Amino acid sequence: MQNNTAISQLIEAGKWVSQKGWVPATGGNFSARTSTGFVVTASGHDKGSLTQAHFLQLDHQGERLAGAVKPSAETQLHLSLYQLIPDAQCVLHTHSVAATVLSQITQEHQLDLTGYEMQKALSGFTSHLETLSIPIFDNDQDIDRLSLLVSDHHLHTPIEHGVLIRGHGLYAVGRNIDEVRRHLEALEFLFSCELERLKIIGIQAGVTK
Ligand SMILES: CSCCC(=O)C(=O)COP(=O)(O)O
Ligand SMILES: [Zn+2]
Repeated sequence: MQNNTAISQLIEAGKWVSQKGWVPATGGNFSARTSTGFVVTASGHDKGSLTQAHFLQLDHQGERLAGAVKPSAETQLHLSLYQLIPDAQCVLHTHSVAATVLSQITQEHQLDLTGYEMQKALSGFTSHLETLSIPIFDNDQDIDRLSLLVSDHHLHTPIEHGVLIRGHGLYAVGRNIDEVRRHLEALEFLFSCELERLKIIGIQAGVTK
C-alpha cells in the first residue's frame, strides 16, 4: 500500500476509535504495512487528532525511512506482528476499559469466549458455539521482551485476530483496514459483554450468600 493511503486510513481509524473512547489520554498506537515496511504513529499524541506529521515510515526491520518524530513506544510489537503474520496489513492498539479490566481480573493466559453471536464478525468464525481464545500476555515496560513472548507464543498457537496485554489493552490485527476495524469493534463488544456478564454473576453470587 502507498504510505499516504495507509496514513489517511489510520487517521480516519483514529478519529473513530477515539470517539468510541478506546484511546484515552494518548493511549494506543496504530500501524499499516506498506511496500517498503510499515507506517506507525508517533509517541505521546492524542490518537483522535492525528495528522500526516504524526507518522513515521519504517523498513521491514523497523529502521527509520522517513519522519522526524519519536516512534510509538510500542513500535516493536507492531514490527513483530508483521514479521509473524504475513497476512497482517494493519494493527490497531487500544486501551478500552473492558480490555484493560478483563485482562486484569483474570490470571489466565487466554480469554475464552463462547456463546456470542458477535463471534461471527471475526474472520473464520461461523457459529456462536465455537470458542474464541484471545491470548493474554503480562504487561512489561520492556517492549522487546514482551514482543519475544508474543513471538514464542505464535510459534505454537498462531495469533489470528489479536492479543491482550494484561491491564493494558488490545492489539487487533487484520488483512486490511476494514477487517482490522471489524475485528477491533467485535472484540471490544465481546469484552464489554463479558465484563457485564461477570459483574452480574458477581452481584448474583453476593445476593445469594
Ligand atoms: C498513556 S498510555 C501509555 C503508553 C501506551 O501504552 C500507549 O499505547 C501509547 O504509547 P505511544 O508511545 O504509542 O504513544
Ligand atoms: Zn498501549
